This record gives sequence, structure tokens and C-alpha cells, in this order.
Amino acid sequence: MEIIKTCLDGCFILKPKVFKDERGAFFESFHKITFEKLTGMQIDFVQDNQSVSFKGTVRGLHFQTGKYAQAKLVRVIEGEVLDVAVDIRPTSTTYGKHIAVILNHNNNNQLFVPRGFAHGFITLSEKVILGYKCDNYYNKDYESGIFYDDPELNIDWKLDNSEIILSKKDRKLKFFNDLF
Ligand SMILES: Cc1cn([C@H]2C[C@H](O)[C@@H](COP(=O)(O)OP(=O)(O)O[C@H]3O[C@H](C)C(=O)[C@H](O)[C@H]3O)O2)c(=O)[nH]c1=O
Repeated sequence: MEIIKTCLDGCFILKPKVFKDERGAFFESFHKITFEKLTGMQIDFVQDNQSVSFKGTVRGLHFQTGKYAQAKLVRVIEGEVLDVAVDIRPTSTTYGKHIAVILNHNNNNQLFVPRGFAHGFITLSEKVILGYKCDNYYNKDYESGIFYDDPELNIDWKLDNSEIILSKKDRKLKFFNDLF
């Protein structure tokens, strides 16, 4: 496993070591001791999620608030996404800044999104299966989010707006400037 720091403190890209042979390939998708050694963070994931999305689907930008804030370790099992993490830590020097990373089943890259970030992705392949670990449980009463196409965040989602599939809930998310 290799770790790549990003411009957002605490947000990392993880590249697993892939073992290929005539049968295919194998890699450890998570190893607690290695993760903690590389990131310097203690982490106890308590919930695994998986979603299936069709091309153009945007899920996000989501986060849970307060004591239900979640850190996430995101990976693509099949397909390709542009995965986006936005720093919404009010005192952060990179408040409002984001990174956007291509995750797919060829590069097997993972994105660690710390607590205090909004997270979302757009599906770039015909279909994507995305799995992610969370270090806190889902609690719908603590769910919040930011509209994906927020002018302040100015995220390049790569696809034309006419191709975007958005849930009813995500259409009604607040703007970044109305967060706090
Ligand atoms: C997130 C979640 C949802 N649900 C239920 C609630 C709804 O009935 C249904 C779909 O939920 P939602 O539309 O919020 O799913 P996503 O849009 O994929 O939400 C996720 O999208 C972005 C990418 C994230 O980073 C978050 O982890 C998460 O908010 O699953 C659960 O039962 N448990 C859960 O942990």
C-alpha cells in the first residue's frame, strides 16, 4: 500500500499493492495496521456501504454533522468515478477547497475522506459499483449536504449538466455559503 498526500490536510489517496498472475489479480483492500502506520491516524471503521450507479449519476455532496460526522475510505469495485472531497472544516486554511480524483477498477486507488469533509462522486462509466468504509454509523437526523454544482465550489464534474442524474434529495441541497 502506498499513500499519496493531497493539498487537503488529512485527505489521502491510497494505492494498494496489486499481485497479478495468470488467474487475474489480488490486493488487500484494507489493512488496519498498514493504514494507521501510513496515515498516522487511529481509525475504527464500523460500517461498510456499497452503491450501484449508472453513468451521469451524482451522489452528494454529503456529510453527517456533529457527533455523527464520518470519515470514509472510498473505492471503486467496478467502473469509474470522479470522487470529490470538499474541506468544510470552518477553521481550516483550505476551507471550501476540494480535490477530485479518478477512482476506477484499473488503478484500484482509494480516497480517504476525513471527518469534516463533504463527499460525492459522479459516475463516468456506464455503471459503477462503489464501496466505502465509514468510521461512524449512518444517522439520517444528522445528514446534511451541499448542492453538487455550487458556484462557490466550482467543481468540474466532467459531464454536461444535461447528463446528470440526481436524487430528489440532492436537488434540494443547500449552497456552500448557506452552510453555517
Ligand atoms: C448513506 C446511507 C443511506 N441509507 C439509506 C437511506 C436511503 O433510503 C437509501 C439511499 O440513501 P442516499 O440516497 O442518501 O444514498 P447516497 O446518495 O448514496 O448517499 C451517500 O452518498 C455519498 C456518496 C456519501 O458519501 C454518503 O456516504 C452517503 O450520503 O439508503 C442507509 O440505510 N444507510 C446509509 O448509510
